[in-house]
Amino acid sequence: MTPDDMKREAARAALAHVESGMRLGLGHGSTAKHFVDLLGEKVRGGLEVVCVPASEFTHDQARDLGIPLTTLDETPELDLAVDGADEIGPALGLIKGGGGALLREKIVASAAASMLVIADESKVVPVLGRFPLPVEVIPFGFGATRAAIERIAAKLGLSGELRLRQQSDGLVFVTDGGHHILDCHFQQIPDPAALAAGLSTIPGVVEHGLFLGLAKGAYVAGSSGVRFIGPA
Ligand SMILES: O=C(CO)[C@H](O)[C@H](O)COP(=O)(O)O
Repeated sequence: MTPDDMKREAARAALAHVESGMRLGLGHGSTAKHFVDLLGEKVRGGLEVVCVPASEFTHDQARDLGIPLTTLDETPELDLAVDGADEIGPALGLIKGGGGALLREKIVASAAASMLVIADESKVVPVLGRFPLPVEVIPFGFGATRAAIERIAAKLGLSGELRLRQQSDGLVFVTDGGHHILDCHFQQIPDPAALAAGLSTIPGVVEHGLFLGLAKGAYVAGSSGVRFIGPA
């Protein structure tokens, strides 16, 4: 099985939680894309759901598949959000935002009664932080915001490069919300809750990719099948 096959199998396992009548949040990324593809097949087969996509990409994919869409303005409460992750750590703490959609993903996941993560086995880690933590920042005051993140990190004993995300053409990456992303190469984040609390005090930080206490479970696919990680 290729890593992509594994992602599809994890997505398929999460699909078993979807019932007619549900209001769903759809994430972003290559694993979430599989979930949306599989959901599209079910919708064509008669499943009735309404969905809020967490990115413009997912919106267009779902629309093209004929999946009924809504917004959090029309439908502020969702039953279930399904999304990928860059890392799955202890207590289902996550790093997300590798695909640049962390702000909308967190808004959608927070609006849902339950969030399920879908991933291949490579995403499971004993300590968060090997994947650079994406922090979404307002372009205004960028230098001051960056310095503030460094100060918060240093207080927690964290160091490492803070890299402004760029596209493959060298232009600065801009999120769906019009913000930039600083990828923080901390290597290890032993106390994610303390870092999350610190980052939330910085005015120029819109949101960060630490998803703590949001996921209720994760379907993780490896070469020997799919396993479920539940709450500790
Ligand atoms: O957080 C995300 C996007 O912002 C993605 O869920 C995360 O990057 C995982 O992506 P993939 O499923 O492609 O490995």
